[in-house]
Amino acid sequence: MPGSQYRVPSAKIHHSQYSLTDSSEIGPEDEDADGELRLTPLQKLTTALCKDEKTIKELIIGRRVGFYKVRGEIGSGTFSRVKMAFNALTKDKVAIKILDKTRLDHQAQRLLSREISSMESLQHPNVVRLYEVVDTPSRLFLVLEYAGGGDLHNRICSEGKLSDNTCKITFAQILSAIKYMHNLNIIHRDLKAENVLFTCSGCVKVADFGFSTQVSNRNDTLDTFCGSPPYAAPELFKDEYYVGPQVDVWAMGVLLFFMVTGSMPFRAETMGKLRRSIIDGAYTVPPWVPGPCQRLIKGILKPAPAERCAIDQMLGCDWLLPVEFPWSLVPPEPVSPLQSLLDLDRGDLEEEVEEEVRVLLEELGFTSEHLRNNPLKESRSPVTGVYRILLHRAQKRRGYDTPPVVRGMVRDPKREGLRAYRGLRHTSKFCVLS
Ligand SMILES: Nc1ncnc2c1ncn2[C@@H]1O[C@H](COP(=O)(O)OP(=O)(O)OP(=O)(O)O)[C@@H](O)[C@H]1O
Repeated sequence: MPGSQYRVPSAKIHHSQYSLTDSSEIGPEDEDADGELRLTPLQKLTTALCKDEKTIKELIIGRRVGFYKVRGEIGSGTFSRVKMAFNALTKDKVAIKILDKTRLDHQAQRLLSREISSMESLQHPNVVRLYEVVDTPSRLFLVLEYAGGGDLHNRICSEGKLSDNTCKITFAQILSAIKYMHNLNIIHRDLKAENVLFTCSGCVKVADFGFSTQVSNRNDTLDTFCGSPPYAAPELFKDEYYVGPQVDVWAMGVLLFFMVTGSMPFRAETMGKLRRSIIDGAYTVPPWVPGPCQRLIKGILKPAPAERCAIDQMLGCDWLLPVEFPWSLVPPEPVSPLQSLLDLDRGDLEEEVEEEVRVLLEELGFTSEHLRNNPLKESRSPVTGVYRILLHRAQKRRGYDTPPVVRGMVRDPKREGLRAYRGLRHTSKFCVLS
């Protein structure tokens, strides 16, 4: 049986920190020729975390967080710092968003718990995955999928507007992510180029669910201003209530304009003027923008929310016709970990993925008892972290994160930097309307 060499001996003191205890007894087969215990990678790690001085010191100074070895800083936000890290068992690269709990007021805590619960329910190739949450008395660590290709804002600022084909491919992936979220009644509320990340292989990852919310019905009204003013829909400035999906749709129109032209549709020196131009819908699409794309922008940036294009209309528009969507456009149902481990009826591909993950978990030293004791839907568990990382790795190997292609695509070699926007990142706001 694969992984049988990693049978877990009783190692309660080693594992207690992460509830990875096991009731099996140490047998002679757990010892090697010179009488030393043969430890699984999991046992070695948990032992080091409890007993090894160097490892404990790394934990204290923040060079390690749970099962992760922390490396350099990637960036920082209003309440957070983001660092690159590796899972010590799987060696996969992740991004860790670090939040100082002492700096979070009541509202920030509420937003954070929404960010976690939104991300927990999303499993889509174009949405940054949440692998694990590590909670300590002073800090909260969100272990996220690493998107090493930078963000859309920086890309446009340094390389200029995107070519028509790159726009199509990028926008199609954002649309796919938003359609999926809206189907689950999750509204992002802070879509902007800064929150569209890329992996090193060019796959789009929508990030930052700090302002997201889940509604019980798609037409439910909301009353909190969320997001960045240049991306905010007119109703956010003038009405007391708004309908969530239409606000995300508007922000996508602003994003599309920015990608295609390299400039923002609504710009002004003061907030008052910006508000006025958004309410009036005062923008001009440059005449050189291809007709089908112009029509799409105009269909989205309609001041009256009810007149705006719906996501399905956007997906079916002329401009996106040559895009060959990957199967990820309609991704399979999120894999339910418990289902997967309890051998319930699954499709062939998913069964294959799950079997691969199960074998890898076993090789690392996770027993079926560990898995039974750790509900894998619970993000605050290192077992979940390892499980989700391995699951994602297996899905990626099967092309799950492959970006779409445009039929007959020709690369655009001419790119121009946009100094005007460099360093002018859009900050997001949160306040009750009226
Ligand atoms: N999963 C990730 N992979 C790679 N880089 C990331 C990831 N998540 C965030 N980053 C980068 O880390 C930086 C900080 O991100 P974070 O989400 O903490 O704040 P922000 O969204 O930029 O700011 P704010 O929270 O103020 O809106 C950003 O530059 C972002 O591109």
